Amino acid sequence: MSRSDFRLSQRVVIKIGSSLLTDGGKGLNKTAIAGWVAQMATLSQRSVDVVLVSSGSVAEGVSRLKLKARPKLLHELQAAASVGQMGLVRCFENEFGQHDLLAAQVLLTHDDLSDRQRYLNARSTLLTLLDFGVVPVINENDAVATEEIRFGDNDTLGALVANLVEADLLIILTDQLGLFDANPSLNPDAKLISEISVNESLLDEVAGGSISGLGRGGMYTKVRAARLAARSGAATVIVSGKLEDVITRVYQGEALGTYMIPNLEPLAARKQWLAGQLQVKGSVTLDDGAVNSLKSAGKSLLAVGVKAVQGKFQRGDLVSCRDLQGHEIARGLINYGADETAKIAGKSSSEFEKLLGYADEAELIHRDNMVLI
Ligand SMILES: Nc1ncnc2c1ncn2[C@@H]1O[C@H](COP(=O)(O)OP(=O)(O)O)[C@@H](O)[C@H]1O
Ligand SMILES: N[C@@H](CCC(=O)OP(=O)(O)O)C(=O)O
Repeated sequence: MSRSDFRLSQRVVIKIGSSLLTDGGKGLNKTAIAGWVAQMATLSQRSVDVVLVSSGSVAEGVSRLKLKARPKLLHELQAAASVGQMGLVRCFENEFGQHDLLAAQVLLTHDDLSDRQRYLNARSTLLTLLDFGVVPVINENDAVATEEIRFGDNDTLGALVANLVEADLLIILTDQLGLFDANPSLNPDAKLISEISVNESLLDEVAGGSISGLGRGGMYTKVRAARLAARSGAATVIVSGKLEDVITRVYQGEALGTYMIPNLEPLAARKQWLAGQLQVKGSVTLDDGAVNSLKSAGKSLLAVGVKAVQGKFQRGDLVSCRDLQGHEIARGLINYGADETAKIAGKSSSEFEKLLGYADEAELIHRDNMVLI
């Protein structure tokens, strides 16, 4: 897909980061928000489905509560987010209303999307809202999310939503012009990357964290989000939300920001869901033969190829598969718990009954429940 194809997109997810929304933490930037909403309304009037993923609840809560800095304690963060979220929804409802559009608040946790049934529920709710011509405004459910069930950042949430609704385009609005070859906040000579494949390994070196204290993920999570979005074929553009008419200009194909080309093989829906899971409960280390049969032959993982087991996981948990150098090569839903896996590691399935007293599946991770990284 080239940038000129963006204007054919039927469904667009727009993610707006905290520091942009709150003008570097000063409180909601209503003028800027009015501008982005007007552009989203223009797309909606052209029958493009628009989904908004908005951060800013914590930043706005911090500003409303007049706290000196982003709290460190989880319950204070959650309380701040609850206060700030009120400001966000009020502002978006009002702004979309100016264009005769209804907005709907959808708050999600990772737990919601890691349960396949709730994932499908979230999907049908979002698709129904779009059918009604409503703009879903999504954020993490910060008031109830605890550290390990947080998305961790709204870039990932944006990508998972792009997967969920099968968006064509994910536009990530941020406080920089795009992705630079080094963090421009620290390096004045850094150069903007206009286009890059999500496969490009250079990305892992250039994308750093956030130093603003308002946003959380920096470019690292934006790159990860672009890779996740690419799993369902979505193109991602990381671009400054401060540019005039940025959303409509990106949609028209203008060369703004960084276009992350989605040249990954799109995955089947169930595998997209798997790829989006962040809660990896443990890992298994594979010998070279097993690595090869997963990567080259697309086979299931058999216990015979497992050299070591790490972590405490149960049957059905998501487990990462690593090569002998420790690189993650795949992840998938494992058929045996950690203790059982340790007992059958290196053994053939014909020995499971003798070793465990029972035998379930012959595969440790079936290929249908596995996604290569
Ligand atoms: N290679 C890079 N190019 C651009 N920005 C980078 C890069 N590496 C790290 N960053 C940092 O990422 C920040 C944007 O991420 P973040 O603060 O999380 O924003 P947002 O609130 O929009 O999600 C930039 O302000 C910058 O400091
Ligand atoms: N749910 C949190 C998300 C924080 C977050 O990811 O921020 P950002 O990196 O600015 O997108 C909030 O609304 O404050």
